[in-house]
Amino acid sequence: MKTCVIGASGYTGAELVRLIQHHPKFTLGQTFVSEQSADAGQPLSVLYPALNGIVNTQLEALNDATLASLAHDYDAIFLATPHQASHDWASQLLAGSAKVFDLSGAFRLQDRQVFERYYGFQHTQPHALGQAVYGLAEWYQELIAKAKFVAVPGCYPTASLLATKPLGHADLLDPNHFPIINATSGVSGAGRKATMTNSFCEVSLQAYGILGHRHTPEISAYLGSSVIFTPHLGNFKRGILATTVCKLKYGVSADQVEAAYLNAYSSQPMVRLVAQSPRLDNVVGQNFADLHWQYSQETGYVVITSAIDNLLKGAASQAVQCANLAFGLSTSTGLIGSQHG
Ligand SMILES: NC(=O)C1=CN([C@@H]2O[C@H](COP(=O)(O)OP(=O)(O)OC[C@H]3O[C@@H](n4cnc5c(N)ncnc54)[C@H](OP(=O)(O)O)[C@@H]3O)[C@@H](O)[C@H]2O)C=CC1
Ligand SMILES: CC(=O)N[C@@H](CCC(=O)OP(=O)(O)O)C(=O)O
Repeated sequence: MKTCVIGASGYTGAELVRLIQHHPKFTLGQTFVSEQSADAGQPLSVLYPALNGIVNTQLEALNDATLASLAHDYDAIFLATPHQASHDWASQLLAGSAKVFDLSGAFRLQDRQVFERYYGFQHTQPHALGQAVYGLAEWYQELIAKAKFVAVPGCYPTASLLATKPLGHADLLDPNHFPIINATSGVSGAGRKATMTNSFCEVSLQAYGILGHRHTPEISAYLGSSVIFTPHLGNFKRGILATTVCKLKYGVSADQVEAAYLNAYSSQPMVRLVAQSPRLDNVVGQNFADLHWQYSQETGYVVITSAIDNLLKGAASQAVQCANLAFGLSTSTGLIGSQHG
């Protein structure tokens, strides 16, 4: 399958390029940045020297004429671009035979009013939105397999939904208690653009987006339950650790909790159910999600810890899982064994 990456100079785009380069069935075509990008014409390996000798693609400025042709020139198009760019371009990219995988948040929420409240701009692409399938790869495989357009989940929602959906699916959650999700992300979650908040001397462990982060409606929509989600910025580069507390229905047994997670993930190669609460070092640079839970039948509370690399399972490798599924391949094709660096 011939693929291209738009937004290839970004943190998630560069990871996508690396994964595609190693993929047995996907071939990398062009890599794009915005029309006015200062990086247009640069080899990607100049921005990411670790890719020297691995990837020899040159970044191209994307203009409207090129954009119109991509939908016909490629089998798969990955959008690793800001929400507004993805929002503006998806319809044109969907006009041909190509399948489109969008890593932004532009098409994850079906409620356009909620979208506008959290993303700060009007959603004017209802047709594309209607075609979008949510790319939580372990949960929506049948829909993804038939999809032409996949909205790849955000990093925090990936860690949060992988942790909670087994309990929701098994109807074990006490409806009178919102799941409480506290997650800490490395600074790469904010993207490659330098700002004061992600400047080395400014970053310190801190909660943010309290009671108002745009991932709250995304998590709630796909869990089917309201949640209290609080992100934290951690002073490290990569990785997300989410610690979730859920109150279960009265009388739920430990065996029922165990069965919920085994039923959900025992046949899912990219999710590892681990015996100890996961450390970020175990997943950074890896395409896996590590999950651990501990249940107190006495109190009815379960604590789930989930760990991912925000740029991989939280973005690029989940996008590749979705592309695998959409092209009839096994979800883990090209993803096990290809580590970062
Ligand atoms: N970082 C993370 O952990 C995750 C990020 N995401 C999402 O993935 C997307 C990319 O994120 P990330 O890689 O961190 O972002 P970066 O800021 O690191 O990269 C953004 C990329 O898009 C390009 N770009 C910016 N504006 C435009 C435009 N108008 N047209 C075309 N290209 C443009 C940038 O290059 P240039 O500006 O030079 O054109 C760059 O290549 C975002 O939507 C983000 O929300 C999803 C999951 C995880
Ligand atoms: C540390 C940090 O800033 N993280 C980003 C989440 C990045 C991400 O993955 O979310 P989207 O895919 O929805 O952009 C944030 O809190 O907005």
